[in-house]
Amino acid sequence: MEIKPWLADFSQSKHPFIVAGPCSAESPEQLLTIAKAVQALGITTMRAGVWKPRTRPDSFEGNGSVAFQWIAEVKKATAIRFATEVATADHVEQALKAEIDLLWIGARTTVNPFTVQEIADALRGVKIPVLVKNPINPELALWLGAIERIYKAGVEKVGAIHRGFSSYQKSRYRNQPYWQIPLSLKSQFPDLPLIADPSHIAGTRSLIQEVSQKAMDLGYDGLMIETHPDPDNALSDARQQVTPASLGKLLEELRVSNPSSNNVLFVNKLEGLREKIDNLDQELIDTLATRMKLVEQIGEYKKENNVTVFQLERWQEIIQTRPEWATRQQLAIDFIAELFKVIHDESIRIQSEIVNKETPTKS
Ligand SMILES: O=C(O)C(=O)C[C@]1(C(=O)O)C=C[C@@H](O)C=C1
Repeated sequence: MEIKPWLADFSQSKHPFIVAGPCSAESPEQLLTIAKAVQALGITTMRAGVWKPRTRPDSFEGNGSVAFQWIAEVKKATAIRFATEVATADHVEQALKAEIDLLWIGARTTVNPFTVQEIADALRGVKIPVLVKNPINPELALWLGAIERIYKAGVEKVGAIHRGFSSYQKSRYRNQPYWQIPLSLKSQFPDLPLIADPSHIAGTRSLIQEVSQKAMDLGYDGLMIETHPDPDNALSDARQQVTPASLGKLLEELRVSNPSSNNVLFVNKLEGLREKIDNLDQELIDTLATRMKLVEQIGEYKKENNVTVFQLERWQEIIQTRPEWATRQQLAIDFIAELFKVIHDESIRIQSEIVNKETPTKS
């Protein structure tokens, strides 16, 4: 995929690109109120769900295509642009007929390559942007595959939305961010616009500012934030929608930085510090290599003495002491614990290879 940068032309606003609006289009009045409020904040694109994929059958599933008439009226009155989710080829057809300005494919759709392909076929050659939300399961390849399907259908303005991933683990987020996944996507396709959806990651209003700031610190191109005039009484996603006033405050407080700087002093200082890091990283690698040589030696002894590779007591001692040592250096305990888990996994891999290697028989 050779992505051409398109977002700056589309967004009509300065960085970051903000898409705000209700989870669902509930009524013409609701849409008009929000359109005017977000426009007053300088926002040019509004989101509104027409069809809502819900977990349970009796939940509000969106107002369906009647909402396109309301959207048309609001577009006429305010000239704001609209973004909505499509989950079938029929949705695409209706949304295009309604002259929606930006489409996105939802997380529950991205997981299914058959559906994504049907949507891609319906989108063939469209000139409007199409953004693909990450699949609900943390799988970069699936996300990339869906983006590729849309791109191969001749949609040049493609982008990605990071809305977090489902997890069985209890967490403070509704959907785990797993930031390393969107960052891998960004490293592979630096020109692919990457938008965060803090509302779905957070799942609760109080976390939206923090998630939005993190996205900005990581160099995301924009934010999609669910906004409703009366969030508590919203028909869907009540807990995670914010009022236009809160959105205004959030945007005001957001610290937006640049990907780089031309300031000579900054560049020189950064270069000097990076050189030091290069040297330290080399030392780290040398140290790791020395450690793994010892691990190999122990592996050989274990093989000779028919002892298991995994040594529970020793491992328990390591996983307890290393984080303790780390606190003396003000290093985060979790970070050091994770690091030693990775190192230990590698020791096990190396030693398993050694003990399972066939010993050449003497002739
Ligand atoms: O102490 C050992 O027995 C080792 O083989 C070393 C080591 C390690 O990497 O530190 C590797 C595997 C064991 O489970 C415990 C520790």
